[in-house]
Formats: sequence, structure tokens, C-alpha cells
Amino acid sequence: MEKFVIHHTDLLQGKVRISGSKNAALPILAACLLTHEPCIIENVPPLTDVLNMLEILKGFGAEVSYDMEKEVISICARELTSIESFYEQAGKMRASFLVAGPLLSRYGQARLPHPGGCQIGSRPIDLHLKGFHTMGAKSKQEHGIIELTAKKLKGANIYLDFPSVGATENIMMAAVLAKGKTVIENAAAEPEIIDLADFLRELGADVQGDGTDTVEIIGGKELGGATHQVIPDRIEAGTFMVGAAITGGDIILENVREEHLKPVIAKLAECNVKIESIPEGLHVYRKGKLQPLQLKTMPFPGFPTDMQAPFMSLMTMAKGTSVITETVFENRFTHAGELQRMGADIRIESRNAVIEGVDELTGSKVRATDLRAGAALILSALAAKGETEIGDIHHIERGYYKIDEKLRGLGADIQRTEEN
Ligand SMILES: CC(=O)N[C@H]1[C@@H](OP(=O)(O)OP(=O)(O)OC[C@H]2O[C@@H](n3ccc(=O)[nH]c3=O)[C@H](O)[C@@H]2O)O[C@H](CO)[C@@H](O)[C@@H]1O
Ligand SMILES: C=C(OP(=O)(O)O)C(=O)O
Repeated sequence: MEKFVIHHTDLLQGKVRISGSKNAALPILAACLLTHEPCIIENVPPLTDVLNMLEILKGFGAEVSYDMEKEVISICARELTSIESFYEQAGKMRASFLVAGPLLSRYGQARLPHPGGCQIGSRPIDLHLKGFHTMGAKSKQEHGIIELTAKKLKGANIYLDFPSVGATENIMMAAVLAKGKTVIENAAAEPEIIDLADFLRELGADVQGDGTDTVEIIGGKELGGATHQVIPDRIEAGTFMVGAAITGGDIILENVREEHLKPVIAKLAECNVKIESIPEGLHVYRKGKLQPLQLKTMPFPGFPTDMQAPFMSLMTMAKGTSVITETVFENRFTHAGELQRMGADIRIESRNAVIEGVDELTGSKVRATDLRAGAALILSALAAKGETEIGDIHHIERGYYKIDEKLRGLGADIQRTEEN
């Protein structure tokens, strides 16, 4: 097991290239199962979640090759030999369940374990299943395995009780080969949904309305192959922005889309961080003392829950009282306890975190409790006095490619060593 050892860093400075988005790449890789033609997916960093998804696809019989240097994946799901994935792979990540829609619509069956992923709430899959049922599928769950069957999926009107990202993606993929028209109402509108829709259209599917709360798919179009470039990772970009803010640094982010980061940029501006669009990307620097914030996580275009933990780190150093309300997941404050070890003053009251800014944090031994919680600890460690050791960094590596190397490139003192 490895850990990160981090020493105080005065300011992050320089340029950093943002990788392709994990949460856009994973559904797109699953969508390759919809077609028997070859697909080429570019700008996909070799994160552990990506490697795991490729193992799942290979397990179904898809031909997969990955040029990790160039970050390009080729997938051909000409003939599948299995419709079953296993606990060892599925238990590691939420996105493992995104193969359900493609398998069900192409093969009429799937046998999948309940998905894993960050432990940030109960994370049921009822909305995915409700969508499949409305399209004519049946499901049965026994011993942690969900068995899905459908003679032929039929297009349907589906209203989601909550704009779930995963349910919207799964239903979109199921609808592409279903007979007739599917309308998803109260759909998620995240940039990752638009990237998936773009890929499905490149395959030949008829998808409209993505990026709004109503997505319409006319199923049954003949699908071919496609070459697709995945969008930049807005959460990785936001994490580096907070890195510049918390160290009082000055950095340039390359390969970013400003329109995906609006809610993050708006909150950073409120606490005295300047973000300017320049030809190379986004220039981020702090203008004065960090100001406290009130923020509430919401589905897009609201403030992203995946940026909540990094912002909590930032708020621990702002002068005054900040309040963060987490509305998307019911248990996404586990980083608060670890930040307290570093001297942060945080009180959790149900879905609210009340943060009193402190003059300084001090380095300590802490553990990444999930992916973004781990990122938050790295950010706090950069600002803290002395040395911080972060264990369980495998969580962080699910979603940040070479984060230590990228931070060192900006002047951070971060080393990777073996845990004793
Ligand atoms: C791989 C991936 O893309 N992960 C992202 C995706 O997760 P994921 O797709 O799991 O997130 P959802 O949008 O589905 O979940 C949002 C809320 O809906 C609930 N829910 C969801 C599905 C369901 O069937 N029933 C139900 O009750 C969840 O428990 C949660 O409280 O979107 C989240 C919200 O932006 C992000 O934090 C994750 O990083
Ligand atoms: C919660 C996340 O991932 P997952 O849905 O895979 O657990 C995340 O990317 O922050």
C-alpha cells in the first residue's frame, strides 16, 4: 500500500494539463457495447476506474486495446461471449452498473453485481431499474446479483424522481436500441451526459435534448463505429483551482472548458480567487484574503457535489464562518473528521457543515476515506504547517491521474512512498 507524504507548499505556480474526464469516459466505454463496429476513444487517462471498466468489457468478450501513452482506447464488441460481470470488478466502482443499459438493449439480458464506488450514501439503483421496467424489462435480485431480462425493450416515457446522472445515462443507452421513442423527464443535465449523447450520435443514434431536463431518444437506428474525444475533467480542473486558491498561488490550467466550471468559478470569485480565460486555458490566482462562503451542492448547473470536499478544505482557511449544505448524497462529510485532525474547526449538523476558519492547519497522519475526500486532504496538506501523511491513496487514484507528478510540476512537495 502506498501513501503520500506532503510538506507545506508556499504557492502553486506554473501550468498543468487537465486529463480527460473519468465520469464522461466510463459511460462512453460502456456504450461501446451497443455496437458491433470498432470504436476509438481518445483522451482517456489510465485511471484505475478506467482499467477496471476495460476488464469488465473484456470479460464480456469485447476486444480491447489501450495505448496508455497516447491515452487512446480501441474497443470492438463484435460478438459478446458473456453478459455477466463479477463482484471483484463491479464492487470497486459505481460505473460498473452502466453496462446494464447496453447489455439489456443489445442482448436482452445482464447479470451484474450491485455496484460499488465511493461510500458517500446508500446509492440505490432503483431509478435505473424503474427506467428499465418502464421499457418492458424484468429484474430480480438475489445474493447481491441483479438479473435483468427483456425480450425487446420498448421506448417509454420515464420521469426520474431525482435527476440521477447514472440512471439518465443507463436509460439513454438502453433506449438507443429499443423500439420507438423514449422520453426521460427530470433528466440529469451534467456535461458528462452531453458527452455521452455526442458519442451516441456519432455511433448513429438519434438523441436530442441532452443538457436539458428532457432527453429524447428515437431507438432502433442502425449503429456503426466512431472515434470520440472525451471532454476534460471538470472536477480535476476544479481541484487544481482550489489548490491555487488555498496556497495563494498562480496557475494556468490547460485543456479545460470554462462553461463546465461556471458554478465552481462563481464560488471561487466570491472568496477572492480570480479566474481569467486566456488562449492557453484558464488563469487562476488569489487576489486577497480568502472569504468565507455559503454553498449548497445541487445537480448541474448547480454546485457539484464532487467539489464539496475540496471546497471544505478551502473554507477551513477562510476568515469567518462558512456553511456547506450537501443535498445530493446523505453521507458525504467523512473528510471533515480527517480535516479536524489537521486542526480544522468543522461542525456537522445533519446535511450542513459549519466551518470556522482557522489561522493555520498542521500536518498529521490522515486517511483518504473516498476519492474527493482524499483530494481535499492533499489540498489541506499543501497549506498545512509541517508534514502530512495520507494513507489509502488508492481511492484518490480512481479519479486523479498522476496527481503527485502534476502537483510537483507546480512546485508542491509531495512524495509517494510505501506504507509501513
Ligand atoms: C461515475 C460517476 O459518474 N459518478 C458520478 C455520478 O454518480 P451517480 O450516477 O451514482 O450519482 P446519481 O446522480 O445517480 O446520484 C444522485 C443521488 O440520487 C440517488 N439515486 C441515484 C440513483 C438511483 O437509482 N436512486 C437514487 O436514489 C443517489 O443515492 C444520490 O443521492 O453522479 C454524482 C452526482 O453528480 C457524482 O457525485 C459522481 O461522481
Ligand atoms: C463519487 C465519485 O465517483 P463514483 O460515482 O465512481 O463513486 C466521484 O467521481 O467523485
